[in-house]
Amino acid sequence: MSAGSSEREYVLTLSCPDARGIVAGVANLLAAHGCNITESQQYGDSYSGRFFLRTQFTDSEGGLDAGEDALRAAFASLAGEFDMEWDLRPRDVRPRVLVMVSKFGHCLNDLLYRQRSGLLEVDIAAVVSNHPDLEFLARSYDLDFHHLPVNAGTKAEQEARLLELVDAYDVDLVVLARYMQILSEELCAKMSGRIINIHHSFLPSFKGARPYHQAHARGVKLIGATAHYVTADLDEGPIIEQEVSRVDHTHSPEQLAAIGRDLESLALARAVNWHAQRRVLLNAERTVVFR
Ligand SMILES: Nc1nc2c(c(=O)[nH]1)N[C@@H](CN(C=O)c1ccc(C(=O)N[C@@H](CCC(=O)O)C(=O)O)cc1)CN2
Repeated sequence: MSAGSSEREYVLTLSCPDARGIVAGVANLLAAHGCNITESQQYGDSYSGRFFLRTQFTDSEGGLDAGEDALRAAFASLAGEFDMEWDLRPRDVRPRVLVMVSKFGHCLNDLLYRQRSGLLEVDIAAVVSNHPDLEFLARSYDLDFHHLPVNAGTKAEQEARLLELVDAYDVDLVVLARYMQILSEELCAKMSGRIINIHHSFLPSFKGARPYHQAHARGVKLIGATAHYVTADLDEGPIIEQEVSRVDHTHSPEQLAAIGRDLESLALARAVNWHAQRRVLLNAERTVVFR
C-alpha cells in the first residue's frame, strides 16, 4: 500500500552482523510507533556474515505518533543491540548531485534529461568539467558549469576547488559521467561511498584507459559498461550495475564505443537512481542492491 496524501514515507537501511530477531525487532518497533511497512527487502550474506535490510514505511496519519525523534531514539537502542550501521530518512529528501564530465557528453545528456523528466530522484546542483566542451549542455538546463582544467601538476589545486564546490552546493553525491581523470587517494578517502563512476567496460575486464581498444584487441564477443563506487584503486570500487551487449569480429573500436554509449548511460542512470533511493548497501568490496 503506498503512502496516502497526508502520510510521509521513510526509508530505513541497515547492515549488521547476522543474528536472529533483526527483522522482528525492526517490524515490532515500527508498528509500536504507528508506522506501516510498504516495502521491505533483506539479505543475509553467508560469505561476509552480515545482514542487510531496506524497509520503506509510512508514518500514521498526520505524522509519527511520538515524532521522528522518538522513532530515531528507539531505533538507536535497537541498533545498539545488534551493532547496526543504519540510516533513516524521509523518502522525499533527494540527494544533491554534482556531475563531472570531460569531453564525452552522452551520459551527462542522459542524466539531465532523466532528471528533468522526473525519472531520476536527485537534484543536480551543477556540472564540473576539465574541458569547456560541454558547457552548452549544462547551460541548456540552466545549470552552473565550472571549468576546472587539470594536469599532473595542478591536480591537488583542482581537487581542492572541487571540494569547495562540494561544500558550496551542499553536494551529497558526485557522479563521474565519463570524467577521464584519476581522482587522488585523498579525495577518494574524503568522499568514500559518495562518488559513482561509469567505466566503459564489463569490469573486471579492461580497467583503465581505452577499454574499447583493449576489448577489440582481445576479440571479445560481449562488451559492457560498469557503474561502481570510486576508490583509490582505479576501476576496482564496489560494482553497482552492469550492462552488456553482443558484438562480433566486424566491429571496430569506434563501433564498439558507439554500441557501448547506450550501455554506459543506462548503467549509470540505474546506479544513480538506486543510490538515491537508498537501495545500494556496501558489503565490503561488493554491494547489495535491493532493486
Ligand atoms: N581514483 C579513481 N579515479 C577514477 C576512477 C577510479 O575508479 N578511481 N575511475 C575513472 C574513470 N576511468 C574510467 O572509467 C578512467 C579515467 C581516466 C583514466 C586514465 O588513465 N586517464 C589518463 C590519466 C589521467 C590522470 O592521470 O588523471 C590517461 O589516459 O593516461 C583511466 C580510467 C575516473 N577516475
